[in-house]
Amino acid sequence: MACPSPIIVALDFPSRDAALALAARLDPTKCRVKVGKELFTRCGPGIVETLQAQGFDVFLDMKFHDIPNTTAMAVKAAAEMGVWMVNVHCSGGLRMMAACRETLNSLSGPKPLLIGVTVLTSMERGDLRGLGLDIEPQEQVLRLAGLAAQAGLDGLVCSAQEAPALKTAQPHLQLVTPGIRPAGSAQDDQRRILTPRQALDAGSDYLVIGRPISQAADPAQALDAVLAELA
Ligand SMILES: O=C(O)c1cc(=O)[nH]c(=O)n1[C@@H]1O[C@H](COP(=O)(O)O)[C@@H](O)[C@H]1O
Repeated sequence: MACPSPIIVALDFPSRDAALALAARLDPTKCRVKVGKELFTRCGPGIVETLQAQGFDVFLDMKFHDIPNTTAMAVKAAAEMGVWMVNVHCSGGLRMMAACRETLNSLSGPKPLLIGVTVLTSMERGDLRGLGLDIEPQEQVLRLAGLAAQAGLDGLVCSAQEAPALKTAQPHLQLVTPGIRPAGSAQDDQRRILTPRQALDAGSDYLVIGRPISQAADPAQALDAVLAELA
């Protein structure tokens, strides 16, 4: 049965042991897990297999961004690992995203959700200005969302702050939102943040939460507190 929870816990750890110690305290009926660049670079595909064997749906967060063929083949490799969700940077462009979609469509068997990263939740207007884009993050998010929709992606990574505008502009795309901070928790390097309740009310489909759970004294209790806020 599909996990009914909207929570994806980011397993951002430097070792297999640390990641599995947190996973052991989590219940796969209460959350999915995300394997990102740090953990995957240290551990490789074995960590994904282990988490899947423990009953977790795995979001492989590699944010692929390369020429169309290279990105599509990386997405294919992720699909063949049986991950539940995989992401690519929308700024790789329409042809890159379309190549990923076509490659996934050509595979038999279950396919991961293909999600496009718009503007990182750690970025604010000043960061975009440094890239030569003197616009609000939401404007760029909406532009990239249009390309992702055209390429046939299943959803977007964005800030929950942009969810209301995206649900109007691109109602078919599922919204995966990091930058989630329960009231009173540290902002860290995130900039476009909302609380779990605000994010769900704004239209997020999935909430990605790392440090507020993984660094909590009792991660299972921290997850339960988020779920209680959402109930
Ligand atoms: O694709 C992602 O998951 C992602 C995109 C984004 O724009 N912002 C973002 O924070 N993330 C990831 O979401 C997680 C957030 O972690 P915390 O800031 O610790 O809650 C990290 O693993 C990031 O890599």
